[in-house]
Amino acid sequence: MVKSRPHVTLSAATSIDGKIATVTGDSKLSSKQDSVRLHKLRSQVDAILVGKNTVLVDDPMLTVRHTKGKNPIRIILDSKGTISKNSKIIQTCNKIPTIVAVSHQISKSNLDKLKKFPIEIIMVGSNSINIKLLLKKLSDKKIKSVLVEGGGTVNWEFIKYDLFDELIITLSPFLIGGKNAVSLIDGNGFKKISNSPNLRLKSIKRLKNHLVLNYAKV
Ligand SMILES: NC(=O)C1=CN([C@@H]2O[C@H](COP(=O)(O)OP(=O)(O)OC[C@H]3O[C@@H](n4cnc5c(N)ncnc54)[C@H](O)[C@@H]3O)[C@@H](O)[C@H]2O)C=CC1
Ligand SMILES: Nc1nc(O)c(N)c(N[C@@H]2O[C@H](COP(=O)(O)O)[C@@H](O)[C@H]2O)n1
Repeated sequence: MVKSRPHVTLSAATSIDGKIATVTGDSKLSSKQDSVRLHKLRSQVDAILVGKNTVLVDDPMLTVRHTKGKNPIRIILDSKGTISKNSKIIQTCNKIPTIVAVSHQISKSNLDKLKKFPIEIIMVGSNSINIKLLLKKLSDKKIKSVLVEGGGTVNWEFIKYDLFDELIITLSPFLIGGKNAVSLIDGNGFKKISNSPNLRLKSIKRLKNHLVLNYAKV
């Protein structure tokens, strides 16, 4: 029987005050050592998933470069299909398998533009992307593990709908502040602590001044 969803790990580097980027979008929080750790983790999963804003702000590659290993499939949540053709993701989609998840909100012209690239388009959800349904479709494609690398809006969606199994946080030795800086989890947040998922601290790894915290959902 096909499992209804892949194993989902949320991963981020945060400042001590829980921010994943400054108000200007600077998110360079990892050390070289932590990047090697992250890339090892990337090489062990089937897919890596980020939101549209992360692509817009960071222009990431989402590949394995600081260690040897296979690149995971890249998945971008982009309801309206507005990802730039100049982004590194689109520029390299002929070499690295890439899925763009869109919703029925997408205009015909954006869909036609996306169809010109060698990517897979998955349409799920009427307004926003229906993550539960997306995970089911990924499972049907034999994708067994997904590493969610943010940003804060996407992280909240996975937590709100209880669609994750593990959380790996690199606590970086920085203080960012600013109420408009991006937090590990944005969105509306829970109203009560009792609504929060229960987490068990599985391990702590010290990488000089960075701490890698690995939590499992109880
Ligand atoms: N330090 C770290 O580990 C990381 C930091 N970042 C930072 O996070 C920031 C971006 O975070 P956010 O602005 O919160 O944007 P995001 O990257 O979470 O993207 C959110 C966007 O994704 C699209 N989307 C489509 N369907 C969605 C769904 N069902 N749920 C959620 N989003 C959906 C929407 O357009 C939404 O506005 C950047 O500044 C980036 O640098 C991003 C990844 C890792
Ligand atoms: N999920 C996560 N965990 C960490 O520990 C991180 N340092 C990051 N950084 C994010 O990775 C993206 C860059 O990827 P490439 O180096 O271009 O492949 C970028 O979105 C950073 O915010 N993420």
